[in-house]
Formats: sequence, structure tokens, C-alpha cells
Amino acid sequence: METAHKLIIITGATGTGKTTVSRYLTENYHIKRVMTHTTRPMRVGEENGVDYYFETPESFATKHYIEAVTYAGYQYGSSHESLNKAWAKAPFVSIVLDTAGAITYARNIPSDIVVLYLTIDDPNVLRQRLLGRGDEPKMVEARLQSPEYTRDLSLPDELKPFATVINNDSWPAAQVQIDAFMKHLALKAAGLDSNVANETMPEH
Ligand SMILES: Nc1nc2c(ncn2[C@@H]2O[C@H](COP(=O)(O)OP(=O)(O)O)[C@@H](O)[C@H]2O)c(=O)[nH]1
Ligand SMILES: Nc1ncnc2c1ncn2[C@@H]1O[C@H](COP(=O)(O)OP(=O)(O)O)[C@@H](O)[C@H]1O
Repeated sequence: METAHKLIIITGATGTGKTTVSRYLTENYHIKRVMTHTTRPMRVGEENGVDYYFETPESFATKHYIEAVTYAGYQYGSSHESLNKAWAKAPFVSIVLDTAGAITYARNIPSDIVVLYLTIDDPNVLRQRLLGRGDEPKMVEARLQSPEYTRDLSLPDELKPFATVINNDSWPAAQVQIDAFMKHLALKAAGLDSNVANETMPEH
């Protein structure tokens, strides 16, 4: 059954552009991101309460999570409180998750979610993107060697029924795909289109 509210889950491997897409949805569609919690150290330019709730292992353990994962050695978790707070303000909200977290939502609230899965043709480009973002080289190498990184390079079968694949080799081309996705989503919410998920946007 369709619900009046939707959680747009943005997932994909590190550096594929999840945060960039989330910002684009906020700036162009007023879709706010549900804040999540992490024990990872803050990067230059990040802010507590803006990018994440940055936690110590002790403070992380005190929160109530819908799901929590370990990614490249650090803990990440999304809370009931943050999701409900976001939905109380707007019917469409987004969240940035690894694919394991996305699967948990797909199992628990399948009718409330749609998934944007980000990909790029040549994963070797990702190292340069992460370094260009200002990540510490040591953190980049640890991240690229993590099993979570390799896992998230492919779209898991369980997410396929919910997912629209966005190729982000080129940001202008990705924007076109996201705009098409948002148009379908709006039509679907209005009961005028029944085919948002399961669709790969046309190449541009
Ligand atoms: N399952 C889950 N994944 C999360 C959560 N918050 C962030 N992530 C994911 O954790 C991974 C690492 O995030 P981050 O350290 O910010 O690195 P980035 O993806 O390279 O920007 C990414 O795949 C995020 O989407 C969460 O609450 N739950
Ligand atoms: N299509 C693109 N071409 C080049 N650089 C990009 C593109 N999309 C995003 N970036 C840049 O790559 C870096 C990683 O993107 P980001 O959105 O932080 O990825 P993620 O959140 O998936 O780790 C950022 O510096 C971002 O500005």
C-alpha cells in the first residue's frame, strides 16, 4: 500500500556522491536529510548536528537505533527519534545509509521507502574524489580496503525492487536523472504514475 510519506534512502559506495545528492535534494526540492549518528572522527568542514551527530563510543551506545552498523571500523546508526522528527515536519525526507542499513529499512518499512543507488563506471575514480574532498589519505586507504566498501559497489538483490540507479560519472548527467526520479515520485504521490521503483533512468 502507498503511504503519504516517503523516506528517500540514498546509498552506494563511498565517494559515489551520496552527500552531494542529499544536498541537491535539500537545495532544489526542500527535502531534508534525517540526521544519523557516528563515532567516526569529524572531517575538516564537518559540523556536529549538521553532517552527523558525532558520538563517542559511550554516547553512541546510549541512543535507540532502528539499525546500526560498523563501517570501515566506525559505528553508524539511525534513530527512531530523528526519523519521526523529520517526518513530523515534511512528508518526504531523505537519509544517507550504507547498503546494509538500506536493507534493514526495506525489510521493516517497505511501503515507506524509495532507494537511490549511486554508481560510477570506474571505481578507481573514487580515490581521487575522496582525496579531493579533503579526506586524510590514511582514512581513504583504510576505507577503500574495507569489506563494506567492496560490498557497496554492487546493488544488493534485496534493494532492487526499491531502487533507481543513478550513474554519477558526471554530475550534470546525474542531476538530470535525479530530476526525472523526483518528477516520477511527485506523480506517484499524486496517484498519477505507478512506476517509480524498478526503473533505471535513461542515459543522457
Ligand atoms: N546503516 C547506516 N549507514 C550509515 C548511517 N549513517 C551513515 N551511514 C553510511 O556509512 C557509510 C560511511 O559514511 P561516511 O563516513 O560519512 O563516509 P562517506 O560515505 O564516504 O561520506 C556511508 O555508506 C554512509 O551512507 C546510518 O545511520 N546507518
Ligand atoms: N559527478 C561528480 N564528478 C566529480 N566529483 C564529484 C561528483 N559527484 C560528487 N563529487 C565530489 O566527490 C566527492 C565525494 O562525494 P560525496 O557526495 O561526498 O560522496 P559520498 O557521500 O557518497 O561519500 C565530493 O568532494 C564531491 O563534491
